[in-house]
Amino acid sequence: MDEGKMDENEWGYHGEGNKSLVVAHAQRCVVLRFLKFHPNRSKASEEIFQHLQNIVDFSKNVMKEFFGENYVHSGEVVQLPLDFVKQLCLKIQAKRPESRCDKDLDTLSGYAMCLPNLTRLQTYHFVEHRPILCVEIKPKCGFIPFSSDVTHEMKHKVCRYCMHQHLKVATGKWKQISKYCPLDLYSGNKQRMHFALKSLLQEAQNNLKIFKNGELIYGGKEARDCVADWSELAHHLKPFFFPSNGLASGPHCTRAVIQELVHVLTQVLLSGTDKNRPSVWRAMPTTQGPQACEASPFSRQLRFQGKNTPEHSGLPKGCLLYKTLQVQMLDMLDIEGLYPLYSRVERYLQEFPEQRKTLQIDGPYNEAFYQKLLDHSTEDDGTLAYALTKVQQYRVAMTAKDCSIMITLSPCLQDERPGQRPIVPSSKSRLAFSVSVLDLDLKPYESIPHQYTLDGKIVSYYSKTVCAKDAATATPPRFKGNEDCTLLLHKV
Ligand SMILES: O=P(O)(O)O[C@@H]1[C@@H](OP(=O)(O)O)[C@H](OP(=O)(O)O)[C@H](O)[C@H](OP(=O)(O)O)[C@H]1OP(=O)(O)O
Ligand SMILES: Nc1ncnc2c1ncn2[C@@H]1O[C@H](COP(=O)(O)OP(=O)(O)OP(=O)(O)O)[C@@H](O)[C@H]1O
Repeated sequence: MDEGKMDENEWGYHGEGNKSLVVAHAQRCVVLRFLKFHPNRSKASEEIFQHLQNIVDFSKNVMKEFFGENYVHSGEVVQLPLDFVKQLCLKIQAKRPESRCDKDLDTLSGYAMCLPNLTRLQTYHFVEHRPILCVEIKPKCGFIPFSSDVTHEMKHKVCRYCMHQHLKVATGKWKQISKYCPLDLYSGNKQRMHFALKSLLQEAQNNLKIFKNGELIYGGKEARDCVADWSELAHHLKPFFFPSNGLASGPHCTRAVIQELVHVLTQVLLSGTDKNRPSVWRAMPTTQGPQACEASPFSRQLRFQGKNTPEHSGLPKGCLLYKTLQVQMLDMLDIEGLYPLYSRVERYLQEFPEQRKTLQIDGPYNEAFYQKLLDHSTEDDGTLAYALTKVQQYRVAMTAKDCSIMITLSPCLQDERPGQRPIVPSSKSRLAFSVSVLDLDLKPYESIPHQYTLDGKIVSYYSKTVCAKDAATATPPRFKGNEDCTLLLHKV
């Protein structure tokens, strides 16, 4: 990219989260990712440069080690002409969702990250002009805490995502409770995974987006606009799954296309595409803690039918979901066990603020930082070193609990030989695919007190309202017998 010759007309709004805003180049497969700040709370240019460089370093030196080289795209920091950034900011403003406009794009520093456009990422390095579909999933935390420091019994039964849904609906963030439960997606059991993916398609919230040729076609909407239109989605997807077009339109076609999508995504999520050296770090047993969440409609339905816990087939070790779960499990103590250790570090820093740098609280995120994360011991010897290791592991785990997985699918060429690139078969077509992970920015040390408070709020809201109502009516809180749970009946 020639930073000297930037033209805002070549870039368009692509998406944003809470902390960054992304614009995509119209022709080339690159995006620019800018930081966002509350009005009048921007930082000095040098600080922004350092922050972005830290994101790149953390991704390169830490997350690539955990996830494997092929899944992670670290990008680079670029300096852009201020005039370009200001014009770009004006150009995209009207495209931004209202709920994200509490923060402004940083137009003062001129720094941004340049990354490959993962919604158009082809497995070959040169640009291809083949249609491409991209499914972005933000799977959230896939395990129930196994720590003995957990004081709320409910946290051993119901996962954080399912509990949090109730608080989110009560505060108006979303209109209705999703049937998606991360534990179903991470179960490795195809039936449960199908159910989880179908639930995401029904109620995408901010956990699912679908892009076609780099354009958002599904999800990514605000609460008031969240209506799942499967027939329109199926219309977009049909050429990928039924290329010879032998399928009539209508509800039958919609169902068939959605089913194909769910099947293909499950296969891709269970595949291991990372061919690199095996990771040196010792993984946690993924069987720690309960294997299912009591609030998941899938589990509830089984219990309704008098069956015990749903099947947990386990994830294959090479797949991205497995790796994500492993990193999430660096949170071994839960926020309840972690918070006193955070307080220990905090007391030390109050007394010796100049030590912040030595302790690598704000970086550098280098090899030494990574090595310290590999210590899995949970025996507190009362030292600062122990507390610091757990705090840093927690921050990394929280990052993995909030990252997104990008899956791209593009039709295979007729004459394409197997073995050239990973291919997933659907019943009527073959699709080349790639899998990547994004949003791997290390969670700030300062967010730990917020995590602690939020955790308390989530559990107490769920216990007080949902469980109380549940007990009073003896009806399951998220699933009534007659609700649509059709995938349960579908044999795989
Ligand atoms: O705490 P959670 O689980 O609600 O996660 C936050 C996300 O909300 P979600 O529940 O996914 O809708 C939240 O997503 P939204 O802004 O709601 O789309 C952010 O990702 C936030 O991260 P950060 O503070 O911007 O670094 C996330 O905060 P962290 O907890 O990851 O710091
Ligand atoms: N490299 C990329 N290629 C294509 N799209 C991207 C890329 N990076 C980000 N995006 C899109 O932009 C959106 C916002 O990016 P990102 O998740 O990094 O924002 P964030 O503010 O850090 O998120 P959060 O709210 O989790 O803090 C993503 O959901 C994704 O759709």
